[in-house]
Amino acid sequence: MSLGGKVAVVTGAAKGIGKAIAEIFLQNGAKVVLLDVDEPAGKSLKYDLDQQFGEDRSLFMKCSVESDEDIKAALQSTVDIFGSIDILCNNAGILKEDDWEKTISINLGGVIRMTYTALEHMNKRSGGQGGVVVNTSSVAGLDPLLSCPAYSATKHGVVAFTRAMAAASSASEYGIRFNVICPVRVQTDFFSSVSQNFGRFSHLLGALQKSSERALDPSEVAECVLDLVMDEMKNGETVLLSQSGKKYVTFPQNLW
Ligand SMILES: NC(=O)c1ccc[n+]([C@@H]2O[C@H](COP(=O)([O-])OP(=O)(O)OC[C@H]3O[C@@H](n4cnc5c(N)ncnc54)[C@H](O)[C@@H]3O)[C@@H](O)[C@H]2O)c1
Ligand SMILES: CCCCC[C@H](O)CC\C=C/C=C/C=C/[C@@H](O)[C@@H](O)CCCC(=O)O
Repeated sequence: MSLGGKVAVVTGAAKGIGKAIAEIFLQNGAKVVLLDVDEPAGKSLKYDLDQQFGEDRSLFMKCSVESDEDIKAALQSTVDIFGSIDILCNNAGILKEDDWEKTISINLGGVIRMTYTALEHMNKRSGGQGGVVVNTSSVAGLDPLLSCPAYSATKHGVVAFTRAMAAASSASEYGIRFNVICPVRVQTDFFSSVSQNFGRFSHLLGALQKSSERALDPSEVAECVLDLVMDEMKNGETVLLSQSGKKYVTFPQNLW
């Protein structure tokens, strides 16, 4: 899939990995809708992107992935202004073990909420043009991290939801591919805000130290997302992204 003229929606786009995904899509010719709850950071990024790519290439909308109302309004505005939704990156996420219900609501609920509403616009069977969804999970979605069980559960959920949606979409002829990336630690603000949020298992943080030898750059994650968007053969893929590169994860088959 060439990105020229395509429309991408990215959640959690104001900072970190989401920002890097938005930038690489713009560099490759797409129009990008930046969704985030952080309005100052989103507006500031939009200003910077306007200087680099032109005002008509991106939109910023304040949108919480916890809110059906926000999501419906943001996706309808996207279609009204840019004409379609071709690419969706469900990337917004938090880690607050001491508020695990919010962590579930954003990290897993947000992915499901956003996906189901976007399907109404993208699904070929309901007049959409098809497209591709790439979700941001984590290495914690494949190998549960002992310091953050609830976060790990949400990220396992994102992997499962993506794989099930890929199969459901193919079987239903929606024309939408679904893939998921599972990065190890990435150099973003994520860790500056999570350190106080481990709650009852904060004493176990040190056990993760060896995994933190080299944090990935957000651009490395964005390149991996771009590959999954552009390669039309990729559907239902789970990609582990670590310091040694990317690895397509395989799962047991025919269990029942
Ligand atoms: N940084 C890492 O080490 C790492 C590793 C693996 C996976 N991840 C995942 O990558 C994703 C992005 O993380 P990051 O490192 O860029 O973090 P980040 O904190 O830099 O960025 C996350 C963005 O999500 C936004 N956000 C939070 N709640 C939201 C909501 N309800 N609705 C919309 N936007 C919301 C924040 O405002 C922020 O801009 C997350 O899903 C995270 O779990 C991060
Ligand atoms: C801490 C886990 C949060 C999960 C975030 C990602 O989804 C997965 C990242 C993969 C590996 C994590 C390594 C963590 C290392 C820690 O020892 C430490 O460096 C984290 C620092 C947090 C703090 O500032 O206290």
